[in-house]
Amino acid sequence: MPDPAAPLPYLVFDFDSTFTQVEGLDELAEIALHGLPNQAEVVGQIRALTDRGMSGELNFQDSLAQRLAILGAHRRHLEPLVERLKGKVSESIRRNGDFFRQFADRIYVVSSGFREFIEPVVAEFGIVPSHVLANTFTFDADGRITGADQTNVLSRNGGKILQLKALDLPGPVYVLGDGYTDYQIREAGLANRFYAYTENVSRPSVVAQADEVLPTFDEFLYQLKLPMTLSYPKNRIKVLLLENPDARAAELFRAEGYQVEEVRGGLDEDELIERIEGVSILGIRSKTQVTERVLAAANRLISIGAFCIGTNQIALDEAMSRGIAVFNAPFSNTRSVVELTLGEIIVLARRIPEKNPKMHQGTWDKSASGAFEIRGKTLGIVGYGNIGSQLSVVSEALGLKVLYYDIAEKLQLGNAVKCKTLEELLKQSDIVTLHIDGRPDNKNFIGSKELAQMKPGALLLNNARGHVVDVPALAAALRSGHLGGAAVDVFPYEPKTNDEPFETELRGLPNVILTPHIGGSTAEAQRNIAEFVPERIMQYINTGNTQQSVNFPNIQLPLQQAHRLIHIHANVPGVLAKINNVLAAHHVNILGQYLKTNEQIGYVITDINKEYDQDVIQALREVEHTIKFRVLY
Ligand SMILES: NC(=O)c1ccc[n+]([C@@H]2O[C@H](COP(=O)([O-])OP(=O)(O)OC[C@H]3O[C@@H](n4cnc5c(N)ncnc54)[C@H](O)[C@@H]3O)[C@@H](O)[C@H]2O)c1
Ligand SMILES: O=C(O)CC[C@@H](O)C(=O)O
Repeated sequence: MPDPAAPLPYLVFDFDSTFTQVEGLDELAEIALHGLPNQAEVVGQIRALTDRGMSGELNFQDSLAQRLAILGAHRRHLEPLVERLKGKVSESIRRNGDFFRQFADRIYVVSSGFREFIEPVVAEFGIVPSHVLANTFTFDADGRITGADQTNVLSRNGGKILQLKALDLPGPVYVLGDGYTDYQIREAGLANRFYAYTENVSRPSVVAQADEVLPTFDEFLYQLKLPMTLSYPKNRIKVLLLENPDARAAELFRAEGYQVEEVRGGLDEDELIERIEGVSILGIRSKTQVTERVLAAANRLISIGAFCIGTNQIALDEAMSRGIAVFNAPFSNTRSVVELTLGEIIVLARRIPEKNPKMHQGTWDKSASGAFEIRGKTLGIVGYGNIGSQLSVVSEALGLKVLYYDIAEKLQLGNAVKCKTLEELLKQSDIVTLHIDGRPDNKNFIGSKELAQMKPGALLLNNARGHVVDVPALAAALRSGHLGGAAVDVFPYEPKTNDEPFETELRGLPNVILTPHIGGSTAEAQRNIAEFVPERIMQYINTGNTQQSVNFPNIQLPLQQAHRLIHIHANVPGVLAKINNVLAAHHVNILGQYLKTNEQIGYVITDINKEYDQDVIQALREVEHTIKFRVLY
């Protein structure tokens, strides 16, 4: 709150493209020319003139006169225009409407636009007509708009300067606007600061002159420590996206108002440590290792999004103990992996990896040697989770007999038969496919002993994680002819970018399909993932909802009732009682409280009523064993 001894400076707002997202005259032209064949052309001309005037390329008076001359508008178009503009108030101004109503006596709208449409729009924000300084239209006897009242100073070049001089405000003045004429007020010495307002349009020539750039009005309120609707300006939330997730992910984060930085490939540990400072949301895929060292350097990290299924590349427990919630996309690419696996089974059974290159070299090798139908064969699925169980259903439809092995008790689908041991599965299967997760214990899960237990001529597929198979042992089993073929999509070491060469003992072996970790790389899967993960993260940030987090206690919260306090603490006895003691001591009324814990942390959400003083927040931050605390307004 501003100190009463030093009241809020006078805030001079531009209207077009600042208070509203659009230019009033452009909208008026669209309405007036609606249905006419030349509408698009004339609106385009008006927009071009607006832009040239705003960037300082054309003097204001000429830009206005030329626009009005081609407008063709009538008094009856003003009412629909006002309705349209009311729906196009800038988002951050709309959400901080209470601020405008509270400080309306310190706020002026000074615009080269027209009073006829500005006054009714800003009135909803408590701004009275005497604080609106704008042009006025002239009309002919039939109500057609003929121009701007030339006696109004705002119709002239340098009009805003003349207007500010006439206003002679008795205190510091801050100007917020997107146009050159707004900056000129400061240049003329009539304002103490000029804020380039870029929420709707960003003009390089204007930004270059600004004391500060405001991507949203929240940023202004935050800088001046004024009351605001959000707890933190979204434009300050930095997102770092690695490994090229679908473009939709960046688009969604940007639409939320976050700053997004993208790095096409992966980063190694040291590179990531250098980049992670100040980042609030980190987006990765399977390659980037988010180690304890990385997390120690991550001073602002709130959440990590794994744009994939696997999360073994993230130090999940360390993230949890630092209050960083991790989300993944647990089934967005499941179907893609199933389809690839099925295709590979058929292709390996027909020894296509050998026949295809020969054909390209001009060799016609027509023979049935080593080729078999998959109908009636036994498929052993190791890991009967989302992928394994879906593969089970689709494989049975193709006539395969399915065996499965999983360390967890799983629902048996269709006619699939559960094996009690891995050995039981390996000994009976013509084809073995791995769909276990990448937990560290699964390193070399399939080694020479397990390979020896497989049937002679059997096929092995690994579309799970590289380290679960001992690759030299697999290469030996293929070379010796014990195995009839293999398909491998994942490797213990995978190149960071497409420019890095790829090495493996499996290169050049007969009947082996090698793919560059593309099991989930389909347009459908990548798009699904790029929508699913940002959605989870934004829900977490905006509401505290941790549903489907892979390392946080999962809470699905009801709609926020008032202020929401989000408290993450070490799971030791008595923390909830301490939180509630603080609230009771400050006479804060609890509207709802939700707690969930796991072995390491407690996650408690408390909805409280509107009235509380800032000391409560400080006292809650100081509760012993607090890991992270934030307030949602
Ligand atoms: N190639 C790709 O592009 C690609 C795409 C998606 C997923 N994946 C990987 O596929 C794997 C499976 O994905 P999912 O979505 O089905 O995972 P999931 O978590 O649903 O299923 C994994 C299953 O493996 C079981 N399991 C774990 N360790 C085991 C062991 N030692 N023995 C027997 N069972 C064990 C678990 O109990 C679980 O049922 C993961 O490793 C994932 O990272 C790869
Ligand atoms: O796209 C990736 O990097 C990983 C795909 C896959 O391994 C997953 O875990 O979902």
